[in-house]
Amino acid sequence: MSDGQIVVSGLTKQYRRVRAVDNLSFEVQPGRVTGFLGPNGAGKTTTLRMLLNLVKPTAGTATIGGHRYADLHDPIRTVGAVLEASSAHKGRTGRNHLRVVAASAGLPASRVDDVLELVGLTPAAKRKFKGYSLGMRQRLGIAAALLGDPQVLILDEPANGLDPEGIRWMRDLLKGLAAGGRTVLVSSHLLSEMQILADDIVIIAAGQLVRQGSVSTVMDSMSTVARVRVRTPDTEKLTEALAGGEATVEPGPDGVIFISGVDAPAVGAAALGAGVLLHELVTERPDLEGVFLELTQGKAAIR
Ligand SMILES: Nc1ncnc2c1ncn2[C@@H]1O[C@H](COP(=O)(O)OP(=O)(O)OP(=O)(O)O)[C@@H](O)[C@H]1O
Repeated sequence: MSDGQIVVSGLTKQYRRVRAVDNLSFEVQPGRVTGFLGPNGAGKTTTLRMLLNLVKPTAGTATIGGHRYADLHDPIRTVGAVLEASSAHKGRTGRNHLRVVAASAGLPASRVDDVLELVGLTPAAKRKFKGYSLGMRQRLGIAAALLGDPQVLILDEPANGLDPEGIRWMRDLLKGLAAGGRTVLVSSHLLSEMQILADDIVIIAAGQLVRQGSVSTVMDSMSTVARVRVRTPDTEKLTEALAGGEATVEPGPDGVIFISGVDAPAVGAAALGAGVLLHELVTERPDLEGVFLELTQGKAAIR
């Protein structure tokens, strides 16, 4: 098994009234950014906390490289986590904060300047934490998580409170870390952002798995909601050619027609068979936001 693979298996957390996580299983691969998505209260934070041994599961297991977090030989060098906007002693500079963290974790002080550079905080290293913006605090949190040069990075809602520039920076950093072979697991409810950032996605709702796979696989699994956009000078003939099958044809603006129930190759074949000229034949997929809403519909409102 790869060192950086995360395996969640039958994971369950029952609080007194709420089943926060319900028999959840999924895998996260190294070398990829995995988006962990769900509406508010879906159980994302609870899952990440169980993965990091901060919350005890009611049932099931969560392992990193085949080991539970509690059994890792060198957790600091294996997993870095940013669970909430970093807090630090207000009067301490960013650099001193990281020095303290490094020393208490038995890591060399030389790593401090490396990670400051990596997160772009070198110019602010000597400024006091109390003067840091939320974006700078996020960067400092990530810097602390990277001190041990871990194989696995886990971030809970890292884009929260970041401006567009900060979000772009975060995206580039995380993609770069994954490209270097690390496992990057990022929770979010910012679906549009995950569509750009993530290679794989795990979608949960009401503590249960809804979908997992590459972004494109999950989109493809929603082919029922994809539609084919067609432009042809002979709408009637094409509609006739498609009649009697699964296809539903609806008129769109400017002479376009939308066909659902069949895919683009089927429409193309029907057109060819009927001798219909096509000017446009495009598969239109809903964006991740639409897929997400459809997949989690109803479940978001459960709690
Ligand atoms: N310590 C706790 N005691 C009781 N219930 C809890 C506890 N922690 C979380 N919960 C409940 O478990 C459910 C899942 O919460 P969790 O924070 O894991 O969701 P989330 O997906 O991270 O949501 P958000 O995006 O809002 O943080 C919620 O209903 C929450 O109220």
